[in-house]
This record gives sequence, structure tokens and C-alpha cells, in this order.
Amino acid sequence: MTPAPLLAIDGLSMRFGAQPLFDGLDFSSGPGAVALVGPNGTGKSTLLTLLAGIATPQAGSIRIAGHALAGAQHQAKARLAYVPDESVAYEFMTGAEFLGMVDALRGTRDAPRAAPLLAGLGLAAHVDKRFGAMSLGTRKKFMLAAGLMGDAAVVLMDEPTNGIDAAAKAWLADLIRQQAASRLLLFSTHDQGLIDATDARLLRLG
Ligand SMILES: Nc1ncnc2c1ncn2[C@@H]1O[C@H](COP(=O)(O)OP(=O)(O)OP(=O)(O)O)[C@@H](O)[C@H]1O
Repeated sequence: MTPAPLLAIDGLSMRFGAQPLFDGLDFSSGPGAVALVGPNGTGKSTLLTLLAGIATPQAGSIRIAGHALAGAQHQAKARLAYVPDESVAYEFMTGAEFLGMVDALRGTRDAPRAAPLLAGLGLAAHVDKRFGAMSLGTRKKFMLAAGLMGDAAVVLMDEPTNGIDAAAKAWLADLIRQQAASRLLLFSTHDQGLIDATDARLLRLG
């Protein structure tokens, strides 16, 4: 039997007020790198929140590795990770505490194995710093580390290279290329360099 696609979007519609952002969107993918592109305000971040199960569409369905987000929420969410554009950590938490909290919420034990991610993103020196004392780029890197650690089949990232330095960008692009063989990495971006470096398939809005 053919395995279910890692992501299957069927007839997805979303609007705020009268103007639809997208209407009847269909998309399906197995492992790979997919760049969600389009002009500002066309609904890229909104689509990611729908795929992450944080927001609910007006119509259509989303399946993650064969599990419907609407009907089998726990199974679907267990297979995905979502990296928001802005930090969601409490200001009083340290980087290490945040990764430990994500680990605990997911019921995994991946934080101790996150050392290569921390090194690659240049975070090793910041693990004991509180979020309130971190730069925006460092906060963003911890969001990326939290999403990329573990083995979620689908990793959703909102503008992953926003605010991070050139070394971390290059490392992230390499990681996406390598991991695209075994999981789906879907990211919104305006960064053509990232699209080129990851050889990503495009999902275009607007
Ligand atoms: N909760 C909300 N209530 C009302 N309108 C919203 C809400 N969230 C987003 N919007 C509107 O939906 C549209 C799409 O926003 P979204 O942030 O998804 O776009 P985007 O493609 O990610 O933009 P950008 O490239 O600037 O990041 C915008 O017009 C935005 O104002």
C-alpha cells in the first residue's frame, strides 16, 4: 500500500471578513523542502497556523501523515512541529529551560540530544541566558532549535531566516537540504537565497 502523504491539504478556505485569503486550496507532499511564497499579506503565516492546528479554516481538510487535524488532532499534532516567526517563550525562562519545556510537552527526550543543533545555530553560549535578555535573532534561533529537535515528520517554519546571522542561515539551509530526504520541511519565506540553497519546491499564495 502507498503510504499517506506527510501533508495533504484539500479544499482549504480561509477568510478574515469579506475578502478570502485563499479559497479551495489543494496541496500534497511527501518528504522534501517546500517554500511558501507570495507578497506580504497573502496569508502565508495564516496558512501555517491552520496547518499547525492553532487556527481553524472555514472549509477544507488537513491531514498530517494520514491523520486528520480536525478528527484525529492528537495523532496529527504528534507528527508536526511549528516554529513561529516570533518567540513564544516566557521572558524569565532560559534557553535550556525552554527546550526542556518543549520536550516535556511533547513527551520526548530530545533536549539532551540537541547539542548539534545548538552548535550549528551558534546557541551554545546562550543556553543559560533568559529570553528577556536575548537578542531577537537569538530568540528566533531557540524557536528553530525547538522545532527541529525531535523527529516530527512535518516541520512548519514561519520565515525561518528572519533576523538570524549569515552563518546560522547557511547552516540551516544545509540542514533543510539533508533532512528533506526523510521529513517535510515547509517554510514561509521572502529569502530567495534560502529557496535556492534548499532547492525547495514552491507553494505560492496570492
Ligand atoms: N486574526 C486576524 N484577524 C483579522 N485579520 C487577520 C488576522 N490574522 C491575519 N489577518 C490578516 O490576514 C492577512 C494575511 O496575513 P498573514 O500574516 O497570514 O500574511 P503573510 O502572507 O504571512 O504576510 P507577510 O509576508 O507580511 O508575513 C493580512 O491582511 C492580515 O492583516
